[in-house]
Amino acid sequence: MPTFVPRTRFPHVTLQSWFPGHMLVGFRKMKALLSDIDLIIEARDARLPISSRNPIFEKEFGNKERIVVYNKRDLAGTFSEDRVRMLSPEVEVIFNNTFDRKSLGYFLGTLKKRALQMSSMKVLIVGMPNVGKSSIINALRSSGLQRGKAVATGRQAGITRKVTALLIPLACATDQDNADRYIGVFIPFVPNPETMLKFALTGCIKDSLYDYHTIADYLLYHLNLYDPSIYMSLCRMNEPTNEIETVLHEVALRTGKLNKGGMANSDAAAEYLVHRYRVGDMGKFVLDEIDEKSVSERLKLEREAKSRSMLRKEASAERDKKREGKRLRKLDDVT
Ligand SMILES: Nc1nc2c(ncn2[C@@H]2O[C@H](COP(=O)(O)OP(=O)(O)OP(=O)(O)O)[C@@H](O)[C@H]2O)c(=O)[nH]1
Repeated sequence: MPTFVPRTRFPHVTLQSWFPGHMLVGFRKMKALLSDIDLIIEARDARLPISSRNPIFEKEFGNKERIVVYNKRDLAGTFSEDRVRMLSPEVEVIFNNTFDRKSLGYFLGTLKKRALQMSSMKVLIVGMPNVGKSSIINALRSSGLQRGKAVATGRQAGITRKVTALLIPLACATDQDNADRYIGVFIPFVPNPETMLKFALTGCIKDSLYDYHTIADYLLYHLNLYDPSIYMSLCRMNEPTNEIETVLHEVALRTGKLNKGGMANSDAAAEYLVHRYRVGDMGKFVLDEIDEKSVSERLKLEREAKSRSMLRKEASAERDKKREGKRLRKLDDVT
């Protein structure tokens, strides 16, 4: 019997773009708020330690006091936290599971320590869609203030739409409890189509952008590299496979996802697999490569994106200057 060889590259998919206007508006609003902010909590996804970074964010907000929180740590399995910390040596990095008391206690403790070092503590919590911003705020409120939910949360990406002011318990040693905190979403950085698939699999973009077959196939690609036994035992298969249709057929039969005539419903099976992955039932592992080569390639892309954004800014400043010159010349002509 031939030995199974997992795919080492996922076939090319068309890059779908999804950056609703509210994110751009939110980004501008965050920039406008910046002078008023003492600390930024940047939420990233622990399953995407590299893909949830955003060079444009670093460029615009990077010189503010900041804590990076890799949320959903419970879904990311075993990986070197030190290696991930080394990616952002200039900031404090913590790993968090919002539903774990101990993890949350550590997070709250870190914030309180920061609060003690500051004269005021206006906080902006930012991150890409569905990373857990609202859950973090609600959890911090309930563990620190015994207050109820302040922000709606949900499994679908895109619930946080506005930059909103909120109350969370940070500065317990001062009278800052009534100060405003803010929450905002920022646009994810997508240097290639595979990054978008990672966002689709983890639920950071709207599900309708890719069909569930493609997302489930991308999951299969990772499972074959990580541990095929996860789906093999669910499907009662003896051999791993690179064929998503085979897996979906078996999943549909085993879970009763059948069409009227008793035929396997592979669409429903694909959706089922993706949702089970998102809650940690199809293996817990990091989707990004964090080896030296992948990291240095990614850092190169980030530098290029930063300089492109810088060039765009310079071009726009140049245009503004020309327009202003033209306006002044016109005024001179009139007077
Ligand atoms: N397993 C796990 N799930 C989490 C964690 N934090 C949040 N979630 C779940 O992730 C989903 C998204 O959480 P939200 O708090 O709504 O995320 P958000 O960043 O505010 O999302 P948007 O409104 O889309 O910007 C919800 O189903 C949460 O229950 C975590 O640490 N671990």
